[in-house]
Amino acid sequence: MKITSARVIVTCPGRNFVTLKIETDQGVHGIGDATLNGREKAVVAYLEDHLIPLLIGRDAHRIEDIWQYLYRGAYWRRGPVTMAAIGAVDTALWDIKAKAAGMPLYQLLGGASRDGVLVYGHANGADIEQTVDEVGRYIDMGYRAVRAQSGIPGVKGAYGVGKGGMYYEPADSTLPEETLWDTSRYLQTAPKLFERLREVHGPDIELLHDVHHRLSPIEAARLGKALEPHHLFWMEDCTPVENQEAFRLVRQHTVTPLAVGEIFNSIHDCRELIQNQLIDYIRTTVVHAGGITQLRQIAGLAALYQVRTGCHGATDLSPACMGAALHFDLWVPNFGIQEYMRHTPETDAVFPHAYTFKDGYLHPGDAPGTGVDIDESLAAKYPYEPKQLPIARLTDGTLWNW
Ligand SMILES: O=C(O)C(=O)C[C@H](O)[C@H](O)CO
Ligand SMILES: [Mg+2]
Repeated sequence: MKITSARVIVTCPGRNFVTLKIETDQGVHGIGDATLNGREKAVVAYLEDHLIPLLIGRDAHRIEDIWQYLYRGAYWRRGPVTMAAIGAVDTALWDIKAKAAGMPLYQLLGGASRDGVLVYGHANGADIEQTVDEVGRYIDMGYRAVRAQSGIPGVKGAYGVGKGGMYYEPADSTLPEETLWDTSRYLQTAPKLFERLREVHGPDIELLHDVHHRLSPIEAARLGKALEPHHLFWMEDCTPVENQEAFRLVRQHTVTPLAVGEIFNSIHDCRELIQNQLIDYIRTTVVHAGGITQLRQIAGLAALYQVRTGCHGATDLSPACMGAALHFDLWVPNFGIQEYMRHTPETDAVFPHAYTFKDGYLHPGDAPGTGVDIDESLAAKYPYEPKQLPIARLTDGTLWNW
């Protein structure tokens, strides 16, 4: 089955998405997500100028060979732009292979290991009581796991606090929005939030929290200890992870489970964390980690060390990524949880999909392939809009980690 064409579709139904569509001489096509929030055009150029010319005429069935060809063939390895582009090609090819086989992708991967994919939603509030109410709203919608983020007194634009209900979107202006960060106030607020959440919602709901790379290792250790009585499912990105060794210090001090990896793009980014059992959940996902092909390897490595998966699933990852991730999740033996931040109705209309939510679980559906497609004429109605992620500064003006 020969690849006859490949093109990049950029659309902005409220936020930007980059999608690669590959077509074959047998009339089967596949799509893959290539969205890199705030840096979308770099991936578009990488695909259009450097990868697509290499794909035309190749056998679409040779997924592994094409992956190696694009990865090794570039000489310059890894990096978010390269790996998002390779991830899009890989996802589209798995979509094609599964459609050609007449099977949902999870069947090709090895079949379902569970009945549904446990997901967590995002509850955000301007203060603790609003967040407590929001968590209640998610419980009422059927969620069994909820990530909770609350505003912090005196901290403008604290991470995770949306500007409007269900569809939180941090990338929203042509220049980065400037937010504030105050570690001391955050460390006073976060434990109180979870104490109150347990008081109101009891012990059964799974609670998660994202520190979003803001703390030093010793501060992260302090927070992990303070959260222990509230039994979090995980504490995410508690300290920047360029230095994987930093997690040893956190680990030595706390039994709060640790999750890392949404900004990783290579198995080598997570190798030390996994092999030294410094984390409990690995958050790499399809689009940013080179597609299903590399994600399978990461999960295989993680399984050896009882590290489980917890794929990133914010709204900047398109339904094409979510669909593929759900097939992976349904199959992967060492599954932990899947993040599920809902897309807007406009985005859902551009990407018709087979996946469905029920009682706290998503299911990828049984349509052949990933079960996600793109409505190109609708997509064309939403042209690209330049948007940037925010930045954060400390109270004295020092640039910090957003
Ligand atoms: O969903 C999460 O856990 C995030 O941290 C969301 C990120 O801020 C978002 O994907 C950045 O583009
Ligand atoms: Mg995160």
